[in-house]
Amino acid sequence: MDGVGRELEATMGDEDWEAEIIRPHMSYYVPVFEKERYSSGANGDSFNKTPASSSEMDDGSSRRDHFMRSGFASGRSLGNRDPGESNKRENMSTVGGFGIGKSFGNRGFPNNKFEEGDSSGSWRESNNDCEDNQTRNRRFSKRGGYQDGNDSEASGSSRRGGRGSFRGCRGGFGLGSSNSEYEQDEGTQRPGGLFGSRRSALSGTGNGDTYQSKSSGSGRGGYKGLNEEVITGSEKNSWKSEAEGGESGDTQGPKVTYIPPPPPEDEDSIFAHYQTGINFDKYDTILVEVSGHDAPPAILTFEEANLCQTLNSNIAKAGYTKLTPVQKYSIPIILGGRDLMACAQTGSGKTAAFLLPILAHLMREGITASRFKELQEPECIIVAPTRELINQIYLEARKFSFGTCVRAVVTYGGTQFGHSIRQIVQGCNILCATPGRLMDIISKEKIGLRQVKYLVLDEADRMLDMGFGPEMKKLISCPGMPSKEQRQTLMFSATFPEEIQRLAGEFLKSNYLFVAVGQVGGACRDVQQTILQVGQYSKREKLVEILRNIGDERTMVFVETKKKADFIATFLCQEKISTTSIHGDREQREREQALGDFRCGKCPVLVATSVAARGLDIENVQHVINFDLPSTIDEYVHRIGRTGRCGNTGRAISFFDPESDNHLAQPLVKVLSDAQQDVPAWLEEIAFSTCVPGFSGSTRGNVFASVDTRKNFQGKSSLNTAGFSSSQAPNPVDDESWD
Ligand SMILES: Nc1ncnc2c1ncn2[C@@H]1O[C@H](COP(=O)(O)OP(=O)(O)OP(=O)(O)O)[C@@H](O)[C@H]1O
Repeated sequence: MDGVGRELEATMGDEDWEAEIIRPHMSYYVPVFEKERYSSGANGDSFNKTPASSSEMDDGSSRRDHFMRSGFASGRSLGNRDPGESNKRENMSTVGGFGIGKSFGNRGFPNNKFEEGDSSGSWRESNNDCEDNQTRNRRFSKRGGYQDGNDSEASGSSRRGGRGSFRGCRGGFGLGSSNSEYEQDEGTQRPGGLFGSRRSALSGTGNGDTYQSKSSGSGRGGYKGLNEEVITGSEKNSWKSEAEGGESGDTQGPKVTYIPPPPPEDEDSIFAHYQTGINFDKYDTILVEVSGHDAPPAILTFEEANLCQTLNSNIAKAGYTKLTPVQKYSIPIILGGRDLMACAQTGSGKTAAFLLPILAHLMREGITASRFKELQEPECIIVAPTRELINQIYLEARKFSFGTCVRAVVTYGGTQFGHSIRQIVQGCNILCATPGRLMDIISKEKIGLRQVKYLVLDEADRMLDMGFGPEMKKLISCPGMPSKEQRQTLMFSATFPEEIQRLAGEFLKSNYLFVAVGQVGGACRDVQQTILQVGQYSKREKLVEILRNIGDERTMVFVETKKKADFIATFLCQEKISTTSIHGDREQREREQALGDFRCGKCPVLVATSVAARGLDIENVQHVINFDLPSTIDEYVHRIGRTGRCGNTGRAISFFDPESDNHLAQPLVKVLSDAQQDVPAWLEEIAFSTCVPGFSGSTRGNVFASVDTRKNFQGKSSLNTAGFSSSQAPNPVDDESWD
């Protein structure tokens, strides 16, 4: 760390962090794509429609313009700050915004090529957002050369932009790293140069005026290093070593100092909710299947759950008057002490289905306030794959435990580790965490696991897949973690591929129950699905046309990569459509700001990668547009499930590009027809022509599982009655091989 970094570090002790807590509601920066902030054309920056010969990414000007407009503020203005100014960082950042800077200059990209798959590497889209752990393990080595703003967070000269480095982009697009799109348990801040640059050519040349674009010179061409992996101590910087050294480690780069603003404390905000929709009652007609032995009967009302008065009062304040099917079945199962794998359509109340019985149990057992315990030993651990989702679950836990002595705490990557610890030591009965941060906390012995009675995996299929599965396995074998016989393990998702169900056996008691509400992996029927055949070069035009028709209704636009999210968001802003974006290369602060701006309607369009595909419950999202289809049908189901929630209706429009999406034709046809949607003839034709005899769908584009997979192996399922219909799974003894 250089002198400036050290000095800044010194000025940013815990006291500063505390100070940040005290002024949490400070406006950190301007919204990401506030329409009025864009003075289009200031530098002749018209957005060039991509010629047919170029790729989706072939748009240097858009990138430049975006930087120009969206806050890669001039290195000049910020870069020369005196180190002593660090304590003004919030104010600076407020100002920084999307200041029109000179940083990226008007010089264009003379020979710029942003082409996918161009091995000469001007711009390639090799970094899928959904990076797995291997990618995560390399993330420090891949972090960006130019610091993507958030100057209050990073430390060191790189953070301060030096002279002309690309900084000050508060709220602008974070382009600097390739951290895991999913939970990035960052013990450290994005170094922005400290660990070498993926984009060194972007470094300004002194005054921030230059956005250099060389099509040669670095060996990889123009916008150098966008996909470069500059390995700088790879293993040292791996997730694992981060867990070991983490934020207190001294080799990991600048500390993450971001402390999320505390959620509002007033009762109205805590219980704020949106209305159930006209189709809420139709949930009752969905077929429910329960498999496994001795399933307790479903309950039909909240009263039957026999919850304590405070819980009932909280349920009422949350506006819940009637149980959803997954709640009817899951609540008695969990109250009965059984392990559970539950699969129900998106937006149908799975969160409350596990929170309410857990809270009821904790209350019944007479939990005492844990704030004065030396070592916090949560009774419940909830894990989810993304930061925003785990935060949402935490807010639900906080809502339902309001007025009780049960204390929920949330911790996730991208936020200050010390802050998480301070929250935990104040008492922690329910710990909501993303996996990496959880392992970090456990490895540092900040919590004990001996008291864990409930382990909840939300989005369980994602939590058990190749990305997070190994971490989950580590979690259950951590010292002190009660064995599966001694704890209750609960898994929830809208999708559960067969192979993942099989893996789940390792986590669950052999006699677990499986609840399937409707078709496992099926799409929510309240979402009207439309599939349009659109080639990649026509997508942007089509998108604008659709968004103009939509007007101000809240819309999520999904794209496949982080970089494309930047491009499309920039493009839409240039089209004067107020847009913000969320993806894994953005700072946590920016991600939260983006979500906030979208939630409140300030930016009615949110361009997102799959980081926002699962679980997010945002009021009034009327449309989902799959600008790019995802690679699997399950992901499609989750994405379109951001609309049409809780009985409300929604619309999903997906661009199907026959060049790249044919593998999805068959599962799409199935999802559409199962959800009673129109299936376009052309899609059926493609599905038919790409149909592989005996296709079982276990790879990309897999067809979802239709049942509890135990039945496939045991072949002896039967039905029991639990309200609608149900089935009985094999004798648990037969399932021993799962253990
Ligand atoms: N019984 C109920 N009555 C009214 N509203 C409910 C009820 N249960 C849940 N909700 C509301 O429905 C919305 C969706 O719930 P939730 O987020 O738990 O869905 P989910 O099934 O977990 O969705 P996803 O699969 O997308 O994660 C939330 O706003 C929640 O507060």
